[in-house]
Order: sequence, then C-alpha cells, then structure tokens
Amino acid sequence: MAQITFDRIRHSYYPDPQKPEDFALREINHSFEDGGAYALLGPSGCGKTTLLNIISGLLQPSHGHLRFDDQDVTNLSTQERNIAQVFQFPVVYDTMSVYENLAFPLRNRNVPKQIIDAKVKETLEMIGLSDGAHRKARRLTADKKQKISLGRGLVRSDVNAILFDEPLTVIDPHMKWELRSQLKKLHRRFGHTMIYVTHDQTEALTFADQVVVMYEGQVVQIGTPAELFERPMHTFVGYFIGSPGMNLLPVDTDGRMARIGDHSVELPGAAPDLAGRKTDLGIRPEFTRISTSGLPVQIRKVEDVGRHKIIRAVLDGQEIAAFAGEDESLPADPHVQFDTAGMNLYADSWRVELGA
Ligand SMILES: Nc1ncnc2c1ncn2[C@@H]1O[C@H](COP(=O)(O)OP(=O)(O)OP(=O)(O)O)[C@@H](O)[C@H]1O
Repeated sequence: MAQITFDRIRHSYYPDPQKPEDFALREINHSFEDGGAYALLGPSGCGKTTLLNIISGLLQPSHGHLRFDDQDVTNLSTQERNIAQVFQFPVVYDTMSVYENLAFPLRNRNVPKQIIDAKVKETLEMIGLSDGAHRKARRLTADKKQKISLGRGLVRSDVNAILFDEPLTVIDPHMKWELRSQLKKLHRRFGHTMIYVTHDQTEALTFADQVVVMYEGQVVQIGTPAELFERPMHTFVGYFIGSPGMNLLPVDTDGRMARIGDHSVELPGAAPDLAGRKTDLGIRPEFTRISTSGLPVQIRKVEDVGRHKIIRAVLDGQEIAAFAGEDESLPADPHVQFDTAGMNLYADSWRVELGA
C-alpha cells in the first residue's frame, strides 16, 4: 500500500484550457494517507470520477504529477499501479462461477492455490455469497453480480488502494446498508487505502474517516464528518452536508455584531474588515430555535421527522430552518434564537476566522 499524493494536479478535457471553468478538476495538492478510508462527495459533474480515474490511471492529468509514496506514477498504466477498482455497474465474467470470478485476479498473480482458496472463501463469506459459490455468474441478479465485483476488489491483499465509484447504485436499500457496514469493518480489519465516490452524504459519512467534499471541480474541504458538520469551510459544505443544510443569512458585520436586516446578533468573536465582500452568517438548524424572544419570524411549515420537528420559517424575507423537540409547542408570537456556539461567518463563500 502507499500514500497517494496529488502534486499540483489539474485536468481539462479541452485541448487548450484557458479559464478555471475549462478544468473538470482544478488544482489539487493533497496526500491520501496510506490505510485511510476516504469518501469523495459532491453533486453530479463536480469532478469525482475524474479524480478517481487519475488515481487509477484510466486518465492522465493534463497538468501535475501523481505519486505513490516517492514514486512518480503519472505515466504508469492501471496494471502497473496495482489498484483495484469497483465501478457503478457490475463487471463480471458471466461464464465463470462466482468462486472462479474471485479466484481469477489471484491466479493471474500466481498466488498459491491454498491461499487462493482461503481468501476466496473468506471474501465470499463477507459479501454473503458463500451459498451458491459454484453457480455461473450469468444466472445471478444485478445486485448479486455487483457483490461479485465488490468481492473482486476486496480479494487481493497486495493492492495499493481500492477505489469504489458509486458501487452501491444497483444494490437494494437494505443490502446497501449492510454492505456499507461490511466495507467499514473490512477497512478496520485489513487497513487497505479505500477511496469511495458517492453523491450521497449518508454513504460518505458512514463509510469514511475523512470526507473530501468537491464542488465545481474544486476540493472545498477535507475533514472528518464532525469537522464538516461543525466547521464547514465553504458555504457549499454547509448546504450539502446536513438535513436540512445550514441556514445562510446575508449580513453586514461590525466587530462582534452581525446585522440581519433591522436586527443584530452577537458573533462568537470579532469579524475582520469585510467591506465589499459578500458576507453570510451560517448557522445550522440544530443551533436554531424558535422562542418567545429573539428575531421575529413567520412560521411557514412544521415537518415531523420522528425524534424532532423541522420548523420552516421566514426571517426578513429569508427562508430558514430550525429544530424543535418532538413535544415542543410553538409560541403564538414566534421569534428565532441562534446559539452562538454554532455560528460560522463566510466571506465570498469561504469561512472567516473570528478574532478574540
Ligand atoms: N470524457 C469527457 N470529455 C469531456 N468532458 C468530460 C468527460 N468526462 C467528464 N467530463 C466533464 O467533466 C466534469 C466532471 O465530470 P465527472 O464525471 O468527473 O464528475 P462526477 O462528479 O463524477 O459526476 P457524476 O456523479 O455525474 O459521475 C463534468 O462537467 C463532465 O461533463
């Protein structure tokens, strides 16, 4: 296994890129640590597959270098990089049995027969295909075939990394949950570097130790699920992570005070001079409460989501969301209160560090 380093990597699918928008992947300088469990998370078209294909060697970046430990692998083939990859749709040998499909990549590498047998049986167990291991793959349903693809990715212990590109798309919802927890367990047990592409935040947050959030070809934040929740470094992270996402309110700041329309709230620290910049206060619904005092709001809708309620309200013409307890009753003259501990300030979409 290896540490995977992006050294000033950019990629454009155009022959002569000029503007930043011409790049499907804008400059990345980052190391994926050996043995880490990463998720690449972002909406459709943000560059996740492009980044993954640069690691696997299916794509050569137009600029920069990729290294596995100290070795420059930018010009090496996928085979030479020793990477296992699991795609969105099953890639299986239909004429082979389930068992043979898993044994094949090991035979190709001259692994001794007994080790092959032990590894294949262990992997079949993990993916729940021990029964019927000698059936032809052709006869199986799409989700079972995809399990074979997952198994083929997991069966080798000598790979530099295992890459997963939305691997659970064709798996039914219950099995999705089960396979995701299996992958997590496998990661803990074998310590492979795993990089998992998804646009689903639940998948990313449950699988990964570190989540790489991408937006319009840029990596906007790399962090643990808790860091993404508590300190979103970009408004997109605040909006994309969480259910519902972070409230963003345009404000004017003056030291510790932030003005929202005719009202003011106190920030957890002093803002720097942000004159001329688009400034927003970010506060998650979890830190937003409906109360009898604070800033006046109109309530539009109450959604009961089980353990709590989501209150949709309007503050100074701006839609906001607040959390309320299951049995909490709402005041006749509703106001909103923001918990200072949950406040983040953004200038031109990027988080601003507040002073003392
Ligand atoms: N072969 C290609 N030629 C030209 N443009 C491409 C090519 N592949 C991808 N793109 C463009 O590059 C951008 C990033 O695409 P990419 O597939 O990496 O995004 P993604 O985040 O993986 O999206 P999805 O979740 O839909 O797969 C998109 O604007 C896409 O249209």
